[in-house]
Amino acid sequence: MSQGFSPQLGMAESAQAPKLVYLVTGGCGFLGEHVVRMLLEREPRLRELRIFDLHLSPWIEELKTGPVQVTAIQGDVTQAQEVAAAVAGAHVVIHTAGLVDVFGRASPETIHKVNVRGTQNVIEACVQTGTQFLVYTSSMEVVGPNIKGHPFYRGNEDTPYEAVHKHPYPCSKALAERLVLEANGRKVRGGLPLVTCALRPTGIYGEGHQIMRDFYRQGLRLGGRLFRAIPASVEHGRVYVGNVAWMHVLVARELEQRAALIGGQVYFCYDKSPYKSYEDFNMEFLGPCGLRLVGTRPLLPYWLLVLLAALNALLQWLLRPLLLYAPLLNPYTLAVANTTFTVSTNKAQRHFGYEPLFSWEDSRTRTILWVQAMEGTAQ
Ligand SMILES: NC(=O)c1ccc[n+]([C@@H]2O[C@H](COP(=O)([O-])OP(=O)(O)OC[C@H]3O[C@@H](n4cnc5c(N)ncnc54)[C@H](O)[C@@H]3O)[C@@H](O)[C@H]2O)c1
Ligand SMILES: CC(C)[C@@H](O)CC[C@@H](C)[C@H]1CC[C@H]2[C@@H]3[C@H](O)C=C4C[C@@H](O)CC[C@]4(C)[C@H]3CC[C@]12C
Repeated sequence: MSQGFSPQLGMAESAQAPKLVYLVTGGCGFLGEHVVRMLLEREPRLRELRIFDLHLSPWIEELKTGPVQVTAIQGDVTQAQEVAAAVAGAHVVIHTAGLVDVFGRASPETIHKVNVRGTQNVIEACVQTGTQFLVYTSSMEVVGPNIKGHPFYRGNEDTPYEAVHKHPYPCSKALAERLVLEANGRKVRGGLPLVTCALRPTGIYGEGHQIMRDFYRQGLRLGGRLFRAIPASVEHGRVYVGNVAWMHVLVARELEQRAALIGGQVYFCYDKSPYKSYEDFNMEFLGPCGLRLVGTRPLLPYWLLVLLAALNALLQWLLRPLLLYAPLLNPYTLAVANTTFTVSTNKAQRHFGYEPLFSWEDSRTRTILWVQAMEGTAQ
């Protein structure tokens, strides 16, 4: 991807000497890496890019050969001093770091500590050090699906919906998002107002998606087959990681010029990815890579799936002292997968001119190529 004139920046801004410092927390994650690379390609005002993560990736080194100063910072968002040191001097913070766990790998306390306390630390660091612009990566799960299994059918940011959560992950994302939005307008060091917003991606897919990798490997283990568990009629919103990254870059740029409009707002992340069931959508990529989804309708009755999911949860609890057993199927993932949740909105387009950067065809091709490249590494 080459440095180019950004359609959203005028010639004047693009010609300006690069002067901005951005910080991306979680910059080595699935989404974070795409945000980092998108910033380097499409933010011409960038002077320094700070990549803050608990686990730094080796690919960062290859980014240090360009005109932008790339600073890798190994740190923990739960440690306020580490966050403050990383934020100090940054003009914009894009906070993607989080514990994305719906499989019972981490304790509820740890999920809360990272996702909520970590976000609090980022907010306070902005206030204490004078950073004015904060973009938070929230999630569709702040809204739903709720524990009652109510469908959210092609809803938008204003669609009434009873957001009721019990699982630690959506609870933590909802609380963190609320903290970010409530912080909008607080005075930062120097007296200027903090401008915040939250982006709510639906299920993100694309190069680097671990769960897609898990499904692919599961299919290989089962002789090239996956077995349908969810009715094809259950739509699940999905969005390409490159478009999510682009929305982060664009809103971060527009926050300053349109603070009154964007500050304190939430935006679903969306593109032209088709509305399909989670499993059928995955087959858009896994099918061309040789896998087959067996069954035009679920092969097992729902009550049996509920039983198997409960059994997995019991096994996880029993085995925890000995090993981590964290299968894809558990009561939470089954409930989420089995509840329609899709968005249809243009709020990001109306507020800051967002248009998907990658078409569905391009998103699909890029993802297929990534899965195919994985073949050489699949166990
Ligand atoms: N993947 C999705 O489908 C999806 C959908 C909606 C929202 N999100 C949100 O997007 C963000 C990124 O998700 P992802 O899918 O890229 O997950 P990921 O696990 O790939 O990336 C998260 C990154 O945060 C880092 N991190 C975790 N704990 C940290 C800590 N204590 N201190 C510093 N860094 C820490 C991890 O090392 C990792 O690099 C998360 O906030 C998640 O809630 C993800
Ligand atoms: C075993 C079957 C029932 C299989 O169909 C289960 C699929 C299940 C693992 C996924 C179905 C929906 C996914 C979630 C959704 O895409 C949105 C999410 C929000 C994001 O912030 C984090 C990831 C996730 C919770 C995502 C996780 C996997 C699913 C539950």
